[in-house]
Amino acid sequence: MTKKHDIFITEVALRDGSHAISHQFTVEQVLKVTKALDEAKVPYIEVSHGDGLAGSSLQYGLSLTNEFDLIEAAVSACEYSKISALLLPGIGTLQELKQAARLGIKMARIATHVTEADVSAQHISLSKELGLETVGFLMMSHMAPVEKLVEQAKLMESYGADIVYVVDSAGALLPFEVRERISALRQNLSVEIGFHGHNNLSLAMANTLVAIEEGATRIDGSIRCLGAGAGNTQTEVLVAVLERLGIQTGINVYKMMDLAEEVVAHILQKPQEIDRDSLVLGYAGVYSSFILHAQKAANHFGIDSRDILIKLGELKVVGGQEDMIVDIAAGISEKKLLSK
Ligand SMILES: CC[C@H](O)CC(=O)C(=O)O
Ligand SMILES: [Mn+2]
Repeated sequence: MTKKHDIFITEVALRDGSHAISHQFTVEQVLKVTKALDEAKVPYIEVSHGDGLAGSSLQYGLSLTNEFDLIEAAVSACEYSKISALLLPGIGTLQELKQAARLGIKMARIATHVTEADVSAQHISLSKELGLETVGFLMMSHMAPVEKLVEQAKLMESYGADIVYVVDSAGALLPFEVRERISALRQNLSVEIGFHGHNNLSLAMANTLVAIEEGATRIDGSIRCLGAGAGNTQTEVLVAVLERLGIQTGINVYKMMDLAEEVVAHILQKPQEIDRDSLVLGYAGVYSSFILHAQKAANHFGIDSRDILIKLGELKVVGGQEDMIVDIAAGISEKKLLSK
């Protein structure tokens, strides 16, 4: 493989990483990180609240800075990179998509639960009308059998998506499961396929490589693992690994290492590692963005956050049901009191 880009990487730290720092990004941070990513020639950089456009709310967590100010700053810092925004229909609306397009985003990623692609039709078609590169982003992909995933991906393709992503929101997929999913999408769709992993079971890199082997050409990463849970596939490591494999990303690995070490490491509230809570996310198949919500509820009720996460996994709670975290914590606490 010798052409300039074999794989197109989207850096998601300024969106997925928003979960890890309770949505506290500042304009200065976004400017600095985006400028450096642009200089490193990262093709796509995603900027929005962790839960996508209009995510700032009591339910999902209030942003420190209006995300449109962050998007505007990111667009202004780029000469090379394209800015992307995530939108979950029902949280974000057509209005926010139009506003982000006016500010200069070039790609929109429309995200739904893996069985709910039908709610993305309007948003995908508006995104195309606005001239944006448009991605269908099927979250919690471990929760659907392969045939269902294919059916849902085909719906997104039929609405006009240019790319469809398998999103391992919980970091729960095992390499063979990624292989069968990407391979099935490659066989049944004509559009490009992408993969977004989380490192809760320490499998993000392995899963990403399997996805690429099966023909995924769009890959997400977060620099220094600045993403929800244990973070995503670590971008600077991925770029180095792909270079060793002779797969071109067009990204300068030294510049990425410097940015990771000198800037992003200081944005993280604590170094990213697979601790007991992030491990349980992958083990129990729970949305990575639930981790801080569960820890907060555990502190409040004086219970083990792992018990909350395990219950969330058993109940198959999905994005948008964050209010259930407190209900579940209250139930566990009451049970504990009664058993004394
Ligand atoms: C809540 C949106 C979510 O963070 C999107 C994403 O990155 C994922 O599902 O992994
Ligand atoms: Mn994610």
